[in-house]
Parts: sequence; C-alpha cells; structure tokens
Amino acid sequence: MQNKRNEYTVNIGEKRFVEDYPKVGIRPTIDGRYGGVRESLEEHTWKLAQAVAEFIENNIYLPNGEKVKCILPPRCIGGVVEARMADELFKKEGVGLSITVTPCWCYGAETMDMTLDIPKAVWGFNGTERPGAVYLAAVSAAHNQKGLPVFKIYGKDVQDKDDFSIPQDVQEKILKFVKSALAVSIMKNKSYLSIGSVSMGIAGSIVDPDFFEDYLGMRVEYVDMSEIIRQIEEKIYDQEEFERAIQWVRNNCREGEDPNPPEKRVDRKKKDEVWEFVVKMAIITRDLMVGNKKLEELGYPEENLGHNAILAGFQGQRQWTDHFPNGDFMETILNSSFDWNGLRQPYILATENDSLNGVCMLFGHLLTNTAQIFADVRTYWSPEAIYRVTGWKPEGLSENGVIHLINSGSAALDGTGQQEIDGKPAIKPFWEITEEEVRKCLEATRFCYANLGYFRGGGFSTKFVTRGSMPVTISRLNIVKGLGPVLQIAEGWTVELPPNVHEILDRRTDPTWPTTWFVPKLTGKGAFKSVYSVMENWGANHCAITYGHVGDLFITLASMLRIPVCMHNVEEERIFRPSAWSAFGTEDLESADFRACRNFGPLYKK
Ligand SMILES: C[C@H](O)[C@@H](O)[C@@H](O)C(=O)CO
Ligand SMILES: [Mn+2]
Repeated sequence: MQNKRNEYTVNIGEKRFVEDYPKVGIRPTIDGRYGGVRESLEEHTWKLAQAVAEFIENNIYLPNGEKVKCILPPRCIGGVVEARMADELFKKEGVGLSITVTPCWCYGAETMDMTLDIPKAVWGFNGTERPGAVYLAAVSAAHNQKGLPVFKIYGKDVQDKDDFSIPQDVQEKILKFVKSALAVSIMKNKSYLSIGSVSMGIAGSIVDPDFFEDYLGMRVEYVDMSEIIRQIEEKIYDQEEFERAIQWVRNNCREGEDPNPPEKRVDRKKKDEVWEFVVKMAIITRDLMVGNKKLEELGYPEENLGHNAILAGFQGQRQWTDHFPNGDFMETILNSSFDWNGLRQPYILATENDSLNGVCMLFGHLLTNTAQIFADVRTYWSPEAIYRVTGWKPEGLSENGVIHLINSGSAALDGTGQQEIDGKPAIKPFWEITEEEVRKCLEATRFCYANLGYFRGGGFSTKFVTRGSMPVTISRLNIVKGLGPVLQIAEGWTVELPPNVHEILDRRTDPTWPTTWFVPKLTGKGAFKSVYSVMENWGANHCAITYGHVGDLFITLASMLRIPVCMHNVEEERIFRPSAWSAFGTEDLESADFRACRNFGPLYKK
C-alpha cells in the first residue's frame, strides 16, 4: 500500500529527500534587566509560551493529519543575543512562522523577530501588573517602521498575573494566524505543475511564473501533455497499482447515463478501454506531481522524482480532449480524499489548467485540510426565471435566486456532501472520514460517458448533486494588469432544490457534470446586495468551493501574501490582518487593504 501521506518524499539513489512540514516558533520575550526584574518574570514568561505551544499543538493539524510541532528557544529572549539564539535554532528546525509571547515589557527592536519572509505575530498579555501590552504596541511599531508587518494579539479582558489560560478571543486570533501562516509556509518552495498549456483561451491557464514566484514563493514547472502518453505507452507507472486501481474502479465507480445520441455512442469494449486509460492518467499525473519511489525500483529514477508539485493543472481541452479521453475522472479522483489506496490527502489539481483557480483550491485546502471543488460559475437563476421555467417559487435559502456551480472535472467526490459532522452534510479532513462515508460519496456519484460534442476523445465525467445546507466559501483569484492579483471571497450555503426543479434546470446545461447550487450570504451592500450582483461581480468563469465559512482565513492569508481582497462578505469583527494595515485607514478597510498590500509589495519580490 502506498503511504497515506502525500508528503513530497522521493528516493534519490540511496538517499531520501523529505521536505518536512514547517514548525511553529514560539518566542518568549522578557525584560532583560537582571537583578530582580528578569528573574521574577522568567517562570511566568516561559509558562505562558508553553501554554501557547500546547494550545497550538493540540488544536492544529497539518494537511497530512499529523499534529503541528512547536519549537521553543533554549531560553527567554531578553535582548539581541538571545534573539539570535532563537533564530539559529528555528532555522535548523525549519520554523516557518513565529509567535512572540510575553506578559511583560521587553525591548522592542532588540527582541523582535527580524526573519524575512515568515509571518509573525505577537501576543502581549493583557495584565496590568506588568506591561505586556505596552511591549506589544512598541514592538508592533518597530515592525511597521522596518517594513516587517506583524499580527498583534491583545486579549479584550484584563487577566490576573498568575492566570495562564488563553482567553477565547486570543485563542481565535492564534488559530487564524497559525492556520494562515502555515499555509504560506507549506506552499513556499513547492511547484505548480502546468501540464499542457492554455485551455480554450482561458486566461487563468496562461500560467504566470512571476505571480507564483513573487507572491507565493513557488515555482512553475511545465510539462507537455504528451508526457502522459509517453508514460502510458512505455508503461512508466506501477503496474501492480494499476491492476489494483482498475479493479477498485470497476467495483466502486458506477456508470451513469450516456448523453450521446445512440448513433454516436461507443461500445462496451471501448468504454472499458477508456476506463483503463483514465485510471492510468490519474496514476501518472499524481506521479508527475509528487514522484513515486516505486518508479525508481522499476528503473525510472528521473520519473521517480516528480516535480515537487503541491498543485497542478491539466489543460485537457482542446488538443488533448479532441483526441484522447478527457481528464475528468483523473481530476475528480486526485482531488478527492480517497482512492484505491484508501483515505489519503487530496492532490490538488485544477481543470483547464486554470492556475488561478488552482491557487484558490490550494489556499482552501491548506487552510482547512479538506478536499476542494472546482466549478464553473455557470448561471444565475433569478426566482422569477426559476418560476417561469419550473413553476416552483423559490423559498427559504433559495428565495433570492441561486447560482449554478458546475464543471466537467475537478470536483472532489467529497463534494457530494455525503460526509457528516453532527448529522449535517460536511467535507472533512481525510483522517476524520469513515469508510461508510467513502461508500456514500461513491454511491451518490455516477460516471457518465463524456459528451462527444465537447469531448471528441470521450472519457468519463463525474455526476453528482451536492447536498444542501453546507456552509461553504467560494473564492477566486484574478490578475489585473497594473493592479496585480486580487482575491474575491463569498461565504454562503449549498442548497438543494426540489428534485424535479433540479432536473429541469440541470437538463438545460450538461446533466452529466457535478452540480452545486450555491447561495451567497447577502449583506445588502456592494457586491453582496443580491445573488445577482455576486454573480455579476465575479471576476472569471471559475471558482473554488471550500467547506465552511472560512472567508476570514482567506483574508488573513491574503494579507500575509499582500494580495488585496476586492470583494468579500466576512463580518468586520472576524477580519484579522497585520497591525500595519490600520496605518492605511481604519474606516474603509477594503481600500486600506489595497494601499497596505501595494506599500509592502509581494512577500518574495526579487
Ligand atoms: C465543455 C466546455 O468546454 C466547458 O469545459 C466549458 O464550459 C468550461 O468549463 C469553461 O471554463
Ligand atoms: Mn470550466
């Protein structure tokens, strides 16, 4: 069996190359004055730092299901020498983000974390016997003056000096910061693997290496789609795995309707061959992304390495799909939390090589550890149009109309909504999913032979309807000349339409594709005045769907990467950005975000 974790581990001859997940550096800072002050604070400061480390280790998981690790320096940091001791240790340990913790006054610029490129936060204990909050303000001023934005954490209520508990509001900020900062750190130095080129003129598939390098610290790798053909024909894949995979597919993936007119339909033999082909595509594409040590054993040391890809895109349409089976099955299964190897971390793969949608999927995956759904933002159905076409007057969540999210590939099977949390439809991290839920996701899905008008080479498209009432967040990254990247976020819910209404609306589109009916949370303002205005303000043809109302996490992450958010419906109290953002205006946070991002510039700009 393959390792459950897709951890970018490959063999190079005798050696193993393992890119470890980043750790969290906890920096206890202290007033450096010996002779009474420092001694009286050592224990308290250390205990507070330990409490933060314990809280993080108990509450935050890495995408591979392991607990995140925290690193504390050899001693408290009272001045620059101890700050450097922490730096050295953190570098050795692979720390990717830091939280400075203190209950007292310390010397700002002498104790601060000056590491470039890593997200930083400071929790200044809100007590009054010792001025931790005064340090927080001072060190944040130093960070801003030096152009190293910092997240300021300051509890709302005063705590007693011997209280080592972490108040609820502080906990929330720590979680937001660590989850987002981990995402920044995990994607750094990984690749986007562009398989093929531009799909049908879709701008997101004109993959922009400057964006990936400057904003995400990633590199872009490019391979031609013919590489998949070479590996199929020369049998450069693990044939034992292929046999297991095709057997699993035959037993678990049920075919649905064939949408093609009878005279165009292909026969059973051809369909069986296509199944074999698309399963090989999935195995090979996964290996192209992350490598496979089996390939070295089989005599393919180069292919064994893969491309260090945490994210990939497959052009598919048109040259490939005009001749070969489409990428829908491959995209669906790789994006899912399970396959023939059991439950495992999803591999993030964008359809139509839409790298900008892929980035949103990657953000969503790293922020929540869950599988993502890729979709076209296809149709706004007003209540009037629904009534006209179906005779049903939309009610409840659907009363202001719905948006039809649908695309041929890339929708993870988790998107069926057949997993549950407290009896409600959900998408969970792979280690929380049960075998029974895997079975239900598969049962709720049909694989329909591809529409031969669009896909001359055939293939199997994934068909399901997402269960309603799931809180979800849709997102989209766009690049605008002169402005750079901007992120859009809409929190909302999946809805279920009455079956006959769904059927009528779905049949007007491509009924062999997965559908998610989506309703955004309306605020009555700007782009969120109506469901129509959300659709109208969407910046491209695609969105990524992430389980949960996690727009606040996307906002925190975007601020770390200096990507402004041009549209969101997240309540103001949930927004957490570096303290420097207030210096760009406190009334209109949206405009201030643009100014702050422009001022600090992309995190990795050369
Ligand atoms: C089959 C069509 O070409 C679709 O793939 C098209 O509607 C898209 O998905 C465009 O993003
Ligand atoms: Mn599309």
